[in-house]
Amino acid sequence: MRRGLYPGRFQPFHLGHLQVVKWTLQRVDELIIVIGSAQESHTLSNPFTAGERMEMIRRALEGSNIDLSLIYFVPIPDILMNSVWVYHVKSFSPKFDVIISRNPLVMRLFKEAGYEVIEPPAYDRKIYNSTFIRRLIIENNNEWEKLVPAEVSAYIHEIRGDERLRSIAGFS
Ligand SMILES: Nc1ncnc2c1ncn2[C@@H]1O[C@H](COP(=O)(O)OP(=O)(O)OP(=O)(O)O)[C@@H](O)[C@H]1O
Ligand SMILES: NC(=O)c1ccc[n+]([C@@H]2O[C@H](COP(=O)(O)O)[C@@H](O)[C@H]2O)c1
Repeated sequence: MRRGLYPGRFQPFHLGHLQVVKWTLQRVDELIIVIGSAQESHTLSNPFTAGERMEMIRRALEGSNIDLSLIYFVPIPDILMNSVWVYHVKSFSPKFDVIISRNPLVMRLFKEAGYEVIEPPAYDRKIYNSTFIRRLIIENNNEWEKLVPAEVSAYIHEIRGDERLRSIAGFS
């Protein structure tokens, strides 16, 4: 049984992330999705709480008919010492065998700790990138809704996350 660990901030979870999850599930038996920077919320870079991110991802996976019994969600707050971050992650998470990431720091820290790291393909990073999506939301440009799973846009509207982001940005 091979278990993967996929860390991200998922602010918000978009179609690129969903493609990574599907790609990964062809290579592992179970997947741990780490909701990183779990202490963060209500800021321009991190508008959603860890709980909100968990819920939007769960709904998106359900909407894609992904078997949720194969998925673990583990929220993990950041720490000030990168050198011990892998041990910090291990202390919050079920055991894992392989890391899925394209983040250079994450890849380096796990490789130095002796873990296998696999890099998924990049799915149109120009548009499937959360910074771009947050910018569209702030600009009140509805095009952002096409870049996330339908369940994620519905959830963000439900919690008025788009209004939250615009008000944090000083636009309402
Ligand atoms: N379109 C994509 N294709 C493949 N991997 C992606 C894509 N977008 C993000 N990832 C990877 O998913 C992981 C989590 O990404 P993250 O939550 O930081 O998304 P992001 O879109 O890069 O967000 P932000 O712009 O807020 O930094 C990272 O390893 C990142 O490289
Ligand atoms: N020292 C630390 O706490 C540390 C180090 C490396 C990555 N991380 C976190 O891991 C996650 C990586 O996700 P991204 O690839 O989305 O940046 C982020 O939440 C990031 O803050 C934390």
